[in-house]
Amino acid sequence: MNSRTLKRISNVRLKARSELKLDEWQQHNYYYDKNLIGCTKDQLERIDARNTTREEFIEKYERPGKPVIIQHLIDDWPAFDKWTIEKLGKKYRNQRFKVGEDDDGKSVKLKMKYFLDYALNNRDDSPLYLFESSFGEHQKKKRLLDDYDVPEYFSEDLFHLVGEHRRPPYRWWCIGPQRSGTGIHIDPLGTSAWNGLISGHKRWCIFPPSTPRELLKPTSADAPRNKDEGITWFKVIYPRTQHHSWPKEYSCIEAIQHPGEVIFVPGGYWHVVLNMDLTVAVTQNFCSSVNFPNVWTRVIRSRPKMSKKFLERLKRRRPDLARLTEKIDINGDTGPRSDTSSSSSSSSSADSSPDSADESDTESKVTTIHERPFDQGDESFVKKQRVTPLS
Ligand SMILES: O=C(O)CCC(=O)C(=O)O
Ligand SMILES: [Fe+2]
Repeated sequence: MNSRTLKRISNVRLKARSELKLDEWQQHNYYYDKNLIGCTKDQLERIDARNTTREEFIEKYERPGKPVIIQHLIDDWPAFDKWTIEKLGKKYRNQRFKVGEDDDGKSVKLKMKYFLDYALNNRDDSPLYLFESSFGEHQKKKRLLDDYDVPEYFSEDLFHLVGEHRRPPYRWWCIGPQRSGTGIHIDPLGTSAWNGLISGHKRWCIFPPSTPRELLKPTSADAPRNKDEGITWFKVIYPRTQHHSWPKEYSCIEAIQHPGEVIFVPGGYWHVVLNMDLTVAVTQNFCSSVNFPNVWTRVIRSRPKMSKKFLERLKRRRPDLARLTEKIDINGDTGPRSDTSSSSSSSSSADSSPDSADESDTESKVTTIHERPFDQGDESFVKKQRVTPLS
């Protein structure tokens, strides 16, 4: 790493993970542990978008809530040509992207030129992860939007109805150095997600919504100061999932996502991700008419102000769904809520939501939701980055 990069990185490391001293970023020597990223276990079903219609996808995967990898869905994205490390380094050289959050929930940002130098040359156990959700509102960074399209399988986007400034964060652009990742979490507000990988490889473990959090979450005793890191999960929890005593009904669904593949993660599923090499990806969370009942109960609970606006707009544009809300028992158990306690991904941004005053303390992830995982509060939209949210 260039000395100027090193200086910037030291500052950022201290802000983004104040619990670690500078000499603790490499204490576990995971850089030398090639087992973690050498895994090839991959059991997730694949479908080919060239012979699967949108209706078939919805009936066979979205409605039953089945994770799947879709091939050839994004073959025509300009991103495959535009998002090489070399071209990104030129086009966005001096733009600052979010790589974490400080203790006050404020975004920690770094210029692209420094981040790429770091991404290619660091030996950190769990490296910083560029996870940016607000690129669409930025004059220069919004050019990223020209390079991809929401695939037609996921084109229904009901949160769009509440307005761009009011909706929770919903899209993240991500560059993940080898060994970076997102800790175990459930995406916020009952939303489902798709993740399109442009380059590199991502190792995923996915668990059914009914899996007890106590089984899946590393504790501080398991991993002092590192419990929310994706790589920690693979070190500490993954081996337990392979033991014969691990309950069959909570079996781990493992996958290696390759460039060009899109993974579909239905709402409510636990998931954890490790970048096996340098990855470039884009991910979006969505509310569709299929997951609407689950999302609605969560929106009511954790975004009351937004829920009013949402209902008002649904009455005009989707009267069928507005009527459905009268039948949904918002106190009923509609499955697991978003994860509430971790963080560890690296993607999100700390966009704070205009409705954040509505959120309970535990849901403060909204400010962090997708910034990296969503862990934090129950329904916040934290999606990535230290756990960031989506909303
Ligand atoms: O790191 C990743 O690619 C996964 C991110 C993720 O699961 C999320 O943003 O909710
Ligand atoms: Fe997620």
